[in-house]
Amino acid sequence: MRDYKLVVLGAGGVGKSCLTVQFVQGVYLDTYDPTIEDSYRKNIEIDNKVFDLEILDTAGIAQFTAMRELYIKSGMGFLLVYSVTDRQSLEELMELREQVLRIKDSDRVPMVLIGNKADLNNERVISVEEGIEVSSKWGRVPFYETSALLRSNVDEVFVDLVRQIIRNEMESVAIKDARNQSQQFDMNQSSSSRLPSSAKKDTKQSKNKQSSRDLYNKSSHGQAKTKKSTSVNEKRKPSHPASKPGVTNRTDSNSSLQQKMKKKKNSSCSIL
Ligand SMILES: Nc1nc2c(ncn2[C@@H]2O[C@H](COP(=O)(O)OP(=O)(O)OP(=O)(O)O)[C@@H](O)[C@H]2O)c(=O)[nH]1
Repeated sequence: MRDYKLVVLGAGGVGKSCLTVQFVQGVYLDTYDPTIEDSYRKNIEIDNKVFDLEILDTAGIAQFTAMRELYIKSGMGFLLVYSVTDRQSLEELMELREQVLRIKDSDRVPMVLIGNKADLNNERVISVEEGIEVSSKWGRVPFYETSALLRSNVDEVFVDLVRQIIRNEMESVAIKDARNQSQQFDMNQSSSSRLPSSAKKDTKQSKNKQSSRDLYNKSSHGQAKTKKSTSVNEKRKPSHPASKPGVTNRTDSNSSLQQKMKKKKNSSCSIL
């Protein structure tokens, strides 16, 4: 079972702790106690597999945000929470998202955009449509309106985030495999393309051997061999008759033989 580190981010008082505690313990916190940093653990089952979640509920108010960079680094997925009753909280999320992408050095970080306190319809200043618009501006980041009070969409946001992390992991494994395969292919290609060059090497080596043999032959104690090899060469040369005077003679004798044969043939014809 693997640990999945989730981080809950957002401005102060938007309901991060309430959402987290509602998800982990199934209770609603009525009183507001600003968070410095709280960590929770919960096992969940998704598609018949159990995942061990470590959820970091972070500080929203500025004086407690010094550790933010550290937990963004260690986080695998992010819940970005604003309150539908607080416009400023949505604006703060823009910066937070930028910070996550910058620290993670990726634009494919698992995250969910959450408009909390959806039960407070009378106090709402951010519409559902506006939330959808932000999510599409962010590259269609999944968007939910939640209510920690009513426990609506609470499990859904966490499950969505875990699914994104799983998907990302599978994709990066697939990319790694593809990269390994292409590297393997390149290695095979280069080793097979090395074959002809090794063949060339062999040719070179045999040439070298030949030239060293020549050198040896040219030396004083190699005289006899030089002669021998020349005679071998001569024997091999009949395919280039013009280069050997002796062979030319042989051709001549051949042609006279042919003439004799022709004569014979002609005579036999005449008999017939
Ligand atoms: N009506 C309503 N009130 C909520 C909801 N969620 C949280 N609250 C209230 O909002 C206040 C702040 O909630 P917290 O969960 O402490 O907010 P927070 O984002 O963790 O705040 P910081 O710890 O300062 O970052 C509390 O009084 C909650 O009762 C909700 O869904 N609906």
